[in-house]
Amino acid sequence: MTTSTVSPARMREAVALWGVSKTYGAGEHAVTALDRVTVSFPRGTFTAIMGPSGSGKSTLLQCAAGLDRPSEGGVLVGETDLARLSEKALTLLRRERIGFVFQAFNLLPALTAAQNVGLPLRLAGQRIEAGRVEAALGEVGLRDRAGHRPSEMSGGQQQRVAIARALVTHPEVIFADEPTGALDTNTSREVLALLRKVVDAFAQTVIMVTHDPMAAAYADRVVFLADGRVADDYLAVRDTHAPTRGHRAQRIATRMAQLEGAN
Ligand SMILES: Nc1ncnc2c1ncn2[C@@H]1O[C@H](COP(=O)(O)OP(=O)(O)OP(=O)(O)O)[C@@H](O)[C@H]1O
Repeated sequence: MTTSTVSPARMREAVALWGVSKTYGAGEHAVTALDRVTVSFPRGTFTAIMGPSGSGKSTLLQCAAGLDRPSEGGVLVGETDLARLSEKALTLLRRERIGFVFQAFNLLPALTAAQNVGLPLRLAGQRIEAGRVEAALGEVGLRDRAGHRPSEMSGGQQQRVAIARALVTHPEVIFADEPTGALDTNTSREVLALLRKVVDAFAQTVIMVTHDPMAAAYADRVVFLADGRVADDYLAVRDTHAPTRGHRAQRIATRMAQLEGAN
């Protein structure tokens, strides 16, 4: 048996940031986008990241997902310290252990739904088992659209394909950046319910940046940023005074208004 130096608490966390600062530029033009942020995301939970414009949400997501490197502090994905990885190793980690869902879907237009979903496996040099792609499409309710191209699908269906693509590698964490930003209200709800399902039914970890309190109300927890710092950490799932999603959305909207007012 090998001994591990990683504490049990660490093993329960999909992603952990400690003392993360990120400064863009230098001298008098320096902008502190993140200022000593310490936050962790337990496995199997759904977290929303909110905050006024410019509060550091995208920067946090980029540092946590290994798309950018912090100026100070550290990031763990599972037990892997990202600072120790070369650019190549970081690319592999993103490809194999992280799923991404973006506002603009980012599907390749010339490929069918099944080919788009199979892409991460192909990029990782893995043999594409038909069953695996089919299963991922089944999980998002699109098994019958496998042969359709993005232009032949609605926005909501395209985002579900993107979620299937994020799921296909069984990643340790899925980062979603404004996943409903391009969708109407009803379609947004379908996509959010699906993200909720991937957490509840498949024990995935989802970290989602959003501006929308209703979207954030689908999460277990909302981390609020302001001026590059964690301003609040709202455990929606434990809020007995806000029993419904609508109540939680109201509370989240109120907190957001306070933070925006303070800006
Ligand atoms: N590449 C960059 N170069 C210089 N400054 C940057 C860069 N990226 C972000 N910033 C600055 O860092 C701060 C945080 O930006 P970030 O995009 O993380 O905020 P955000 O909360 O995601 O904002 P929004 O809600 O408007 O997308 C802002 O002041 C922004 O102008």
